[in-house]
Amino acid sequence: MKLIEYPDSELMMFDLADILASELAAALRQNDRVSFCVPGGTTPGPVFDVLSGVNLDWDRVAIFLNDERWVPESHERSNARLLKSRLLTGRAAAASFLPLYADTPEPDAAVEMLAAAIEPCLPIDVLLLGMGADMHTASLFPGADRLAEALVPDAPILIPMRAPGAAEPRVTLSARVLADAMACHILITGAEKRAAVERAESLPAEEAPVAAVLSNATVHWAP
Ligand SMILES: O=C1O[C@H](COP(=O)(O)O)[C@@H](O)[C@H](O)[C@H]1O
Repeated sequence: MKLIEYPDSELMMFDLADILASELAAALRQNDRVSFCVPGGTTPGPVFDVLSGVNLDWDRVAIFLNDERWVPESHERSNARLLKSRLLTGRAAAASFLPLYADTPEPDAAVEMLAAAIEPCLPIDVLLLGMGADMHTASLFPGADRLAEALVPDAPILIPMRAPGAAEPRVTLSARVLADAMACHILITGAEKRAAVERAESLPAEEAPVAAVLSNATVHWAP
């Protein structure tokens, strides 16, 4: 993996937003439609704030999440809720958003339908991922019920996932969809996540799921 170390988080968020904007602009020069896949969670909000004001042909960009928690958008843990309030505003509101949630009690019945909307956008042009201190990325959690299925080379696009470390059922893009991205960035902060990503380099993806994407990724870290 390539690791870029920043002196502070604020600078990292600005620099990373700039890198992502440049990659999206380059992809838009080459293609009619461009896909931008982003994480939820607590870390990426400031990157979204900057990106949402960038002057791009957002109406040619399809945005979708790495993973979603199976809760409605009105729920405070919804990743879509974060996106709608921090990224899909301002100029970026012109982008199209492909949800990974449907109003069904459990995700299992909806994944095929949700994946069908994502399929034409693959491979992902620009991918931003987060990572937990337990080395999960997207909702590929260590110990998750369908992790093995999500790691194989012919995995489905989207997989329901339940894990001891996850408060609710999830859906997640599979490892091969993430690993096939044209550009891949991982955004992390703090000493614990730095140690975790370095440890993941020498572990199998079954133990450290982020390992499945590290060889193709640039990790952006600030204390
Ligand atoms: O649950 C999730 O966790 C990861 C990491 O989130 P963070 O709060 O530690 O930044 C995130 O990338 C993923 O999209 C989200 O669903």
